[in-house]
Parts: sequence; structure tokens; C-alpha cells
Amino acid sequence: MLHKIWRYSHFYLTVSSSLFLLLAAITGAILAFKPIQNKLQPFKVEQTENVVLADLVDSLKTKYEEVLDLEVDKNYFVKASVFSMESELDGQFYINPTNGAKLANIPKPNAFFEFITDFHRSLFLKTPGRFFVGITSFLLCLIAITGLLLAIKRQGGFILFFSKIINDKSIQYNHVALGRLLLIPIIIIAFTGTYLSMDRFSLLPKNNTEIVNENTLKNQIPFAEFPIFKNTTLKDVQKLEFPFSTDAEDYFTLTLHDKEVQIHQKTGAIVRTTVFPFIQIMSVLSFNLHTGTGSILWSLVLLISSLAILYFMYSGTVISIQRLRSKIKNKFTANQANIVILIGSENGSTKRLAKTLLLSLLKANQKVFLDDLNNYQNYPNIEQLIVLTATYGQGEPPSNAHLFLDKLQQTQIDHSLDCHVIGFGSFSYPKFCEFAKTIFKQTSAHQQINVPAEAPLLIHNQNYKQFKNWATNWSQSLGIQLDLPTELTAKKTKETTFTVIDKEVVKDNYDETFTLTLALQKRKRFLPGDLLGIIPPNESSERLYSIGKNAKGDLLLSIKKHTHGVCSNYLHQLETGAKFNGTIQQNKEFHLPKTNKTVTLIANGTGIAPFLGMVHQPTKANLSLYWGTRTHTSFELYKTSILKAQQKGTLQQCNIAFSKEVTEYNYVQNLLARDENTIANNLKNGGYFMLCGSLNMRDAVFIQLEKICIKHHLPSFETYKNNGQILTDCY
Ligand SMILES: Cc1cc2nc3c(=O)[nH]c(=O)nc-3n(C[C@H](O)[C@H](O)[C@H](O)COP(=O)(O)O)c2cc1C
Repeated sequence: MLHKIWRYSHFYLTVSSSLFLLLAAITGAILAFKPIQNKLQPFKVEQTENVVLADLVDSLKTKYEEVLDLEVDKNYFVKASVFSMESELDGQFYINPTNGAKLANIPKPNAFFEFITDFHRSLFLKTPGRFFVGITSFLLCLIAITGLLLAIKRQGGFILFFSKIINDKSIQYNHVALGRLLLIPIIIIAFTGTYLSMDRFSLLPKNNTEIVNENTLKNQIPFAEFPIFKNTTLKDVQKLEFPFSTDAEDYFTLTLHDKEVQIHQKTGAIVRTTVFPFIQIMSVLSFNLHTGTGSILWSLVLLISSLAILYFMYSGTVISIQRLRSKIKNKFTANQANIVILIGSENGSTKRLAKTLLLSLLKANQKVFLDDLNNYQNYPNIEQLIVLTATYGQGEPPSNAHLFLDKLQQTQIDHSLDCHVIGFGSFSYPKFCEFAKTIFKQTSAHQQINVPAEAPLLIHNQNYKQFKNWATNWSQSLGIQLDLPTELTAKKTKETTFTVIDKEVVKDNYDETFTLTLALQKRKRFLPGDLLGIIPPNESSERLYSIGKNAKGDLLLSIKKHTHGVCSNYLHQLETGAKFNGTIQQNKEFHLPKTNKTVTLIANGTGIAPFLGMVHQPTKANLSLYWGTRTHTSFELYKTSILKAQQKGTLQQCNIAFSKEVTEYNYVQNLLARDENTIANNLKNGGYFMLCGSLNMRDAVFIQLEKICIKHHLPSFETYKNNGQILTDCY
């Protein structure tokens, strides 16, 4: 509940302040350059801050006819206002504090920065503008605090707040990771901005403390001998005003950072001290922190933070749009529905899949109802319950699903129903799809609920292909004709025309496998590991193939002909010169890592396709290939490419397991076991493992790698999955 309040507050606060925040962040970023420009004066003075005030007063008095005041700015540049008969030495100018000599005239304020400062402070709207800016600063404080609370919740608690954020390549990752990094500077910007506005509107109580001193010093002494001047260095001085006349009642006024002192001009005695309240000292500090005055380093932090605020506004908008897009619209009520789909989703991607299923079922004239797991209730006409849920935190439910398990126990079910649980998660997390597993366990134990005997389907990275396969099988088992869309990407990738320039076919006792070398009509960049989407004629569903590249850089597909496979048969009948349309889809998560460590490529069957390209890519990595196939004959198709890569030296090692050759029958996982020492070293030294091929092969390889970790006393295999060393594209 609290989580929802923070989320809505975070959202509405940002929306309500967005325009001012945008302007403030842009102008703030520009103004961050002001301290840098200020520091770049055309003169250089060293160790100014340690000059004793008495020495400077002495030099000024001897050098100029009359001195009005001296001021020390935030960069310890010293300005003096003097009278002199020489026009060059009259007026206010920068001086060398070590000898009082004129250094430079005071440059005119930079008109551009003055203009931007004015806009940043008041949007040119004078007092009302300052008020809006003040409110915006305050809202930014609240946005930062609610953001912090959300990030704590996302990480699974305060203690885990500082633990590694898993990079799932989502915009949320950038939002949270950058937010955690820049939270403190942003809070400082927001707090100091608010403080300065309150100060400007005199909302802060200021009570000076005045101390009137007994005049203990009686003898007249030269200025340079005044104890207070001798004991003060320029680092503490803001301003020293000299007496206007020689009248004893006319004092020196010395402004320090924390107090103002009046000094008798004959005796040097302190006549009156006015101590500034803490609130006024804070105002100076707020000004310096908010503007970066005096520190180039801090002004750079302010620049980065202002740019980050702009990025947060962008990423926050994208995240909100993703969530809003996933709002549910039902046609049938909970009471009417025969099929109920319940979802556990935090960021909307599971909801999006559920909505796709809902629409297809509605199209197939099914009475279906979609809702959050939290709203679980008694459904009088239910026959099929479909649970689609993500997992968060440390294996916990998403926020729209945490009530489900309790409600399941408390709700009476009056007739039996079938239930299918599908988990969505990521291998990056130690507790992969844990919440889906928990639901599966609890529903299996329920008397009225029938669950399939096999383990629930657990899907990594929202793999649509797997989900679609499941939905197709499930609907077919119920006699429902389901027409699910071919792909779910929001952006429609443009179609490209491909021409077959070479075709090779190999047939053994088991399979017919073939490769197609393709030329693209338009030049389009692609990398091995990207996907080629093809919709066969008279079909609506798209098939995705992993893209490889041959040694010449042409696009290469490796396909197994399935007896009833519509797409594989369509591609199989294409001869050299034939053309077809398809889309190239980036698959960044399965590109060859840019590394100088080892990369172990593991595949079975046609899963070798992306690796056929990778072994020819220029790389500093040390590549070795493990490939599982049935017979020597099937190797013929890839032999030339692999041998060429070995000759070039881009592929260091090639290990092949033939599963149907009688004498040497083997599987890839056994080859890994054979090379366990190398594999263990590669894991330990941060090497990557890329897997492409069947899910069965992936599971067997995972088990083998897990065994190697245990045997070689390495951290658990999960650790390597979590830190991104294991990349998969399996189906
Ligand atoms: C902060 C955070 C924690 C996560 N924790 C887990 C986890 O423990 N186990 C898991 O399998 N996936 C975990 N995931 C991955 C999500 O479950 C996965 O990305 C899912 O597809 C998100 O679905 P949704 O967009 O519908 O919320 C986590 C993701 C995030 C951002």
C-alpha cells in the first residue's frame, strides 16, 4: 500500500513540476559553467587565503591615498576600492593581496550568464517567478525522497539498497542506478534551492546576537599592529570597510563568515561584535552549494546532476507510458468468464503478454476475464485459470500480486478447475521465477485445482516465442483456434528483401539441415546473434532465426527442415536467386562481448548459426567452440567456415560431440566435463559462456557447469549467471 502511495506521489509530483523542473534543470546545467568561467580570470595569485589581514591593510595604506574597502570573493580573489590621484589606480579593481598592487580591472559581468541566472531564479517573472521556482525546488526534494523510497523497495529493503543493481538492460535499471549515484547531489540542489527561496522571502527567522565590548585597549597603535588584523587571514574575511573619516567614532567594519566586528580605528579594540545566526551561515553555504561557487569540482557534479534530472524526466516518462499502456479493459465480467487470466506484473511486460492472450481469446469467441492476482476471488463459471507472474526483490511477488496466496487459501472454490502457472523472470536473479514456483506449489496442493504434472513453464527475459508456444499448445488442447500476433515489439521493424545467393543441403539418417546465404537488397547493419523474422506466405505468425555470417560477411541462416514445419519447408524450397521479405531484429543481449577474456561458445544443432559469424569477427577474446550434432555428415555444412576461422586464428579451439556416431557418441555437456579444468578457470577469470540451441541442451549444460563450480570450489553457478557471464539464446 505504502509502495503505491510513494509511486503515485513520485509520479504526480514530477508531472506537476515538470515544466519548471525542465527549465530549471536546463538553465542549472548551463549555470554550472559559471564558477568555471569565474575562476578563469586573466591573472593568477597563489596562497591568497593565508595572507594576514594586517599585512594587506598596511600595503594598501602605503600604496593608495585613501582606501574605502577590500573584499575577498569565493575564489580568494581580492578586490579593493581606493581613491588615488592616478586615474589608473582609482576605483575598484583586483589587487595582489601579497603587496596590494593592482592586478586587473573588474570585468563586466558576463551578460549571457546574467541572463540565464535571472531566468533560473525567477523565469523573468520577478516575485511570482521566484515563488514558482522555490516551490519547484521543494517538489524536487519530495521527488528525490519518494524516489529513494521506491528504490529501497525495489532492491528488497534498506540493507540491500547498496547491493549490486542487476543490469537487466531496461530503462528502469538506468533510472534506479543513476538515481542511486546522484541522489545526494540532487537532494542538496533541491534543499539548498528551497532554502535560498525561503531566505529570499524572509521565511527564515534571523536573530543576530550583539556583543558590546568594554574598550580595554587605550593606546593608539598603527593599523598593522591591531591584534584582530594580525590574527586574521584572508580565508576568513569577506569584507573590510575602512573608516570614512579620522573621527574616533568611525570604525573599521570587518565582516567574517560567521560575524561582523567593529574595530576602533585608533586603538584596534573590538567595539562591537554581531554574531550571525546559524540560519544566515547556512544561507551562505546553501548559496555556495547551489551555485558551485568556488569549486570547479562541485560545479561539475552540479552539471552532471542537472543533466541527470533531464534524463530522469525522460526515463520516468517512458516507464510511466509503459505502465499506462498496460491498463486492462475486460469485455466479460469475473462472473461470466470461463477462462480467467491473473497477472503479477510490476513494470507491465507480463501484463502486455497477458493482454495479447486476452485479445486472441476474445477473437476466438472465448469468455475470458483478465485481472491482477491481488483481486483473486470466487469465479462461478471458471474452467481454466491462467496465472502469469513476474518475480521481484528476492523472489517476492510484484506489488499487484502479494495478496494472492492468502486470498487463495481463504476463498472457497465450489467446483474443480484447471490451472496453468507461467513464471516470468530473469536468470540474472538468484531466485529465478521463485514466486511462480510458490504459486505452482500452493495451487498443486489445492483439492479443487488441477495442475499439469510437469513443472511450470518459467520464461527468461519475457521470451515471446516460448510464451506463444505454450499458448498455442494449451489452446489446441482445448480445441480453441488461437491466433496470436507474430511479434510484440512496439516498434515495427522495417522489412528488407533478401536474395538467396547460396544454398547447401545435408541429409543424414536423422535430419535434413541446410544453410542459406543471403544478400540484402538494402545495406543494413547486422551482427551475428541478431534475429531474422520471417512470415511464410499465407501465414500470420513470424518465425525467428538466429543470424550468422560467413567468412565473407554475408548473412547466413542455418535451418533444420521439420517434416511439418511451415517456415522451414518454405525456406527449404527456395533456390539460388529466390527473393523473400523479412525483418532484421537487433538482439544486443546475444552479441559477442567486447572483451579480451575467453568466450566459450556452446551450441547444438542449428544453434551454431550465430557462432558461425562470431568466429570470423575481429575480437581480442579467445574463442572456443563446443558443438553438439548427430553425425559427421551434418558437420559438412559448417566445416569450411570453421576450418577457415581456425586457420585465421580467430577461433582457438573447436570441440564437436556427435550424438549418433556409434563409436564416439557424445554430448556437449560431456565435453565440458572432460575440459573441466579449463572451464573452471574460464569461469573464475571472468570468461563468458554463450549458449545457443535447444532448451534441453541449455539445461544439461547448466547442470554440468554447476557441477564444475562445486567440484572446483568456485562461487555458486548462480553467481556467474548473475554477473552476466552466461548469455543464452535458446528455444
Ligand atoms: C528489482 C528487480 C528484481 C527482480 N527480481 C527477480 C527475481 O528475484 N527473480 C526473477 O526470476 N526475476 C526477477 N526480476 C526480473 C523480472 O521478474 C522480469 O524482468 C519480469 O519479466 C518483469 O515483468 P514485469 O515487467 O511484468 O514486471 C527482477 C527484476 C527487477 C527489476
